[in-house]
Amino acid sequence: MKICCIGAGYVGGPTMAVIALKCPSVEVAVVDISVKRIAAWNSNRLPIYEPGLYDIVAQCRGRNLSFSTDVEKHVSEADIVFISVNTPTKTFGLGAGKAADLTYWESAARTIADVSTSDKIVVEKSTVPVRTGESLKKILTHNSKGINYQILSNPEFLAEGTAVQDLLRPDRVLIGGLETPEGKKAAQVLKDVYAHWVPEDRIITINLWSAELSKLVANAYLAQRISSINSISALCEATGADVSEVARAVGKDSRVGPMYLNASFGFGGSAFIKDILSLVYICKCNGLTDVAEYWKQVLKINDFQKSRFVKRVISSMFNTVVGKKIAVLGFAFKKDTGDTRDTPVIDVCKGLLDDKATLSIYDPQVSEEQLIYDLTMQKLDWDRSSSNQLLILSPTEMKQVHTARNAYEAAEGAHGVCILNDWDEFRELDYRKIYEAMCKPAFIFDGRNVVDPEKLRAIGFIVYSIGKPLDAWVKSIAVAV
Ligand SMILES: NC(=O)c1ccc[n+]([C@@H]2O[C@H](COP(=O)([O-])OP(=O)(O)OC[C@H]3O[C@@H](n4cnc5c(N)ncnc54)[C@H](O)[C@@H]3O)[C@@H](O)[C@H]2O)c1
Ligand SMILES: O=c1ccn([C@@H]2O[C@H](COP(=O)(O)OP(=O)(O)O[C@H]3O[C@H](CO)[C@@H](O)[C@H](O)[C@H]3O)[C@@H](O)[C@H]2O)c(=O)[nH]1
Repeated sequence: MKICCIGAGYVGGPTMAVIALKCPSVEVAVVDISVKRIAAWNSNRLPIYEPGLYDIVAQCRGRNLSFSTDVEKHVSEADIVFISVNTPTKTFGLGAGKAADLTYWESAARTIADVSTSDKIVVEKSTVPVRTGESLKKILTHNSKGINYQILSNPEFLAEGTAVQDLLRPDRVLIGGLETPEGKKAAQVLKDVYAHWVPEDRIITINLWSAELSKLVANAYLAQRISSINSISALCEATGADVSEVARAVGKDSRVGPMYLNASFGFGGSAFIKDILSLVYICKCNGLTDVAEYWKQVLKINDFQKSRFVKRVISSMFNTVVGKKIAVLGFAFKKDTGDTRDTPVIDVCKGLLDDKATLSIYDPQVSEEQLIYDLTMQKLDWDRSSSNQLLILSPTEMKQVHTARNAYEAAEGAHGVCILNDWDEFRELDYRKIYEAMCKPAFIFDGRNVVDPEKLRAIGFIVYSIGKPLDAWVKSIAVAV
């Protein structure tokens, strides 16, 4: 059997590597239009940082796993074609800032239609709006040349940073297909691929539209949990309760469960924001305004939380950060990844730069080149009217941004340190050494509850931790909401 995956990104690469590992008799080709990405997949430095991935790629590459820019050849030879291209939020025109941009998806679908000469199972791996499978069928069968296409939805649930573990031991594999005999047969073929390593009771076959929608709903639910606990973090700060204790107490109820209850200064990443926007847009297109407003609130609380964090930083430091050096630890949207797409750190940086702070940013996996690119590119403001794009930093503001080679360099001479992602190394820093190298009073603003505030207070720091009881300094300062 031959499998081809269109899109060699954060999903296509790891997913296909694991299929190749677990199904040695299957030939897997991952194709992409990006020459640079494919070259990186064929090198010793993969285009994405993902723990454990390199070993699998190195084991399978050249055996039954290949990476190529020859999209036509591999698509035409394949029995199963996965579409795993990017489906970002539209930034222009109808549905800007809301709808999923299906440009890449359509181009992949058209390629399949153009080059196929044999029957194929076409699998939606990308996250797409519900009923996209219908459009896919139309594109493929418009001029089908007698070819039989079966369409399946097989959304991916891996999280970055734990992709390999998630793929090796998934909670579930979802296969959505049509309720026809051919549809059921196609679903069985894909099920047999996963059955090489996934227990049968974890492979769920459902209706095509349910599978497409389940992916958006799964992300919306996870993000909703974070926004819920983040909203409570604000109340904890106002009342002296501790959000970690509240989360533990609530999460112990087996009906609630403990996952995704870590309060933070806001969630980010390439998925949650764009998938909720897509869900909201679909609701609106179906006339469900109240339902759309309900889910939009998850994003509003996320924005509230990010801006609340920035206000805490500025107001604690005498309400002025002009010319003050602030160390920013962490730039990717979470630990164990170099991915900066929709990282919430950008919003904090922008907020501090608006108040004329000087930033020294360090992330173990984000290069200076990437950081500058992210900070200077235009960013969509989802909550404003269409075509509203903000240039994140002006050239003058860019002069206020520096990158550091490590956390100690970032904190040298700084007035404050913001901990903005949860890399393990940030837990283990020598905070006494950091304190000694900083201006006094020395502030730590922990946006992810990575450090023990009491230990840092004992060193001499003034500490703000999301949702934790405030120390006297922070408590005495009124913050505009
Ligand atoms: N990143 C994640 O953790 C994650 C997890 C689950 C689902 N998803 C979903 O999976 C999809 C892919 O996400 P990603 O993070 O891998 O995106 P990505 O941007 O990392 O990769 C997509 C790749 O597709 C390529 N591409 C675009 N159009 C193409 C075409 N016509 N022909 C060949 N290649 C083409 C791009 O060059 C790019 O390398 C998205 O729909 C996303 O929402 C992502
Ligand atoms: O308790 C928590 C858990 C996560 N986060 C933040 O939420 C964001 C997303 O984190 P995570 O879900 O771990 O990473 P993603 O790689 O974005 O994975 C999500 O998005 C993927 C793409 O759709 C899905 O496949 C995954 O199932 C889903 O978890 C990050 O900023 C995290 O720091 C919190 O603030 N608190």
